[in-house]
Amino acid sequence: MEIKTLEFKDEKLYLIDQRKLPNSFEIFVCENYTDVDFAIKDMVVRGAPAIGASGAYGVVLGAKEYKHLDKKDFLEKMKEVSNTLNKSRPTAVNLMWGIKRMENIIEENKELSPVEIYEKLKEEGNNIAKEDVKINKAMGEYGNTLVPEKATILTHCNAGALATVEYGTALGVIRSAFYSGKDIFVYVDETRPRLQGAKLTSWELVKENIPCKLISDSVAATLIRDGKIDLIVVGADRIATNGDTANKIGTFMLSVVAKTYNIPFYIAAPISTIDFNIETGKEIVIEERDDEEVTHIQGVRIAPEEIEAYNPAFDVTPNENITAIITEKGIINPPFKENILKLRS
Ligand SMILES: CSC[C@H]1O[C@H](OP(=O)(O)O)[C@H](O)[C@@H]1O
Repeated sequence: MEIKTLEFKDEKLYLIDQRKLPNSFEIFVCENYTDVDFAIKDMVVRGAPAIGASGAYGVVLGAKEYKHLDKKDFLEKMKEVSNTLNKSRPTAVNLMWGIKRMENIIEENKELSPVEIYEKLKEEGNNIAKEDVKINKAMGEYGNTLVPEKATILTHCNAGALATVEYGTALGVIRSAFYSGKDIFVYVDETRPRLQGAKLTSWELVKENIPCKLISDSVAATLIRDGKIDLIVVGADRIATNGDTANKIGTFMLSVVAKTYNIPFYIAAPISTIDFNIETGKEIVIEERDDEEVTHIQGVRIAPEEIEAYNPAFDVTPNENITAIITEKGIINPPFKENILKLRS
C-alpha cells in the first residue's frame, strides 16, 4: 500500500492535506508558489523530506508563473520565489536543500530561455521526488539490521510516508522490519501539541496492519523504565556535523530517558537532513509556532483565554544521547563528527 504524500501533475502540485487526517482524506492543490508557501506554513504538508520536495516544486510553480517574462525579469522573480519559500519554515534543512537544488538548475541553465529553464526545473523536481523514495527504502533496509527478530519499538511524531514522498524514514525502518517478517510491535507517541503521532503515524500503521498502540507522550518514560521498549527510532529535521539532532519537540526528553535505561535511540534521516554548515545543535533555529496549537485541540479551547503558551516545534537531542544515525548510505556510529564529515560529498 503506497501513500503518495505529494505529486506534481497537470502543472500543479497535489498534496495530501495532512491537517484533515485521519478523519477525512482530502487533497490540497497548489496552483502557484504562494499556495506551496501557505501549505508548508500551515502544515498541509510537513516533515523534512516532504517539505523539501514541496519547496522544490514550489520553485517549479514560480517558474510556471514567470516563464513569460524576459530573462532578466524572470531571474529576478525566481530569486523572490526562492526567498519566499526558504522562509516558510526555519528548522528542517531539507527545505533549503530542495530549493538550493532548484537554484543550481537555474544557474546551470541561465543561458536557456525561461520556458526551457521551467522544463529543466520540472525534471529536477521529479528527480528529487523519485530519489526520496529510493533513499527511504535504502534507509529502511539499513535500519532493519538494527531491529531484533522480535522487538517493541517506540516512535515519536510522524516520520512516515506522510513526512516524505513515500515510505518514510523512521517508519521506513519499521516498515522494512515488518515486511521482512519480524515480530514487531510499535508504541506511538501522540506527540503534543500537533498530534502527528495520534493523527498521522497511527493512520499509516493501522492502514498496513502493523501492530501498534497509541500512548500519550508522558507514558513513554514508564514503558522504557519497565523494560517494555527494545529500541526507539525517530526522524530528524536538521543534524549538525557533530550529530546533535533537531527533531519534534519531546524527542530530547525521550533520549534522556532512553540513555538512563540504556535503550538504543536511533535517528533515521537522509543525508540531505545533515547541515554540513553547522558544527553543533546550538546553531539550529528552532521554529516557534502559534499559542493556539497548545491552548486548543481541533479548534476547541482547552486553556483559559488569559494564559499564553510557549510552543517550540522542535528540540535538539545532543549527540551523546544518540546510539546511531541511520541513513541511505549506511549507519553512522560515533564518533559522529568524524563519520559524518566522511559523507560530505
Ligand atoms: C522525516 S522528517 C519528520 C520530522 O518532521 C516532523 O516535524 P513537522 O511535523 O513539524 O514537520 C517531526 O520533527 C518529524 O520527526
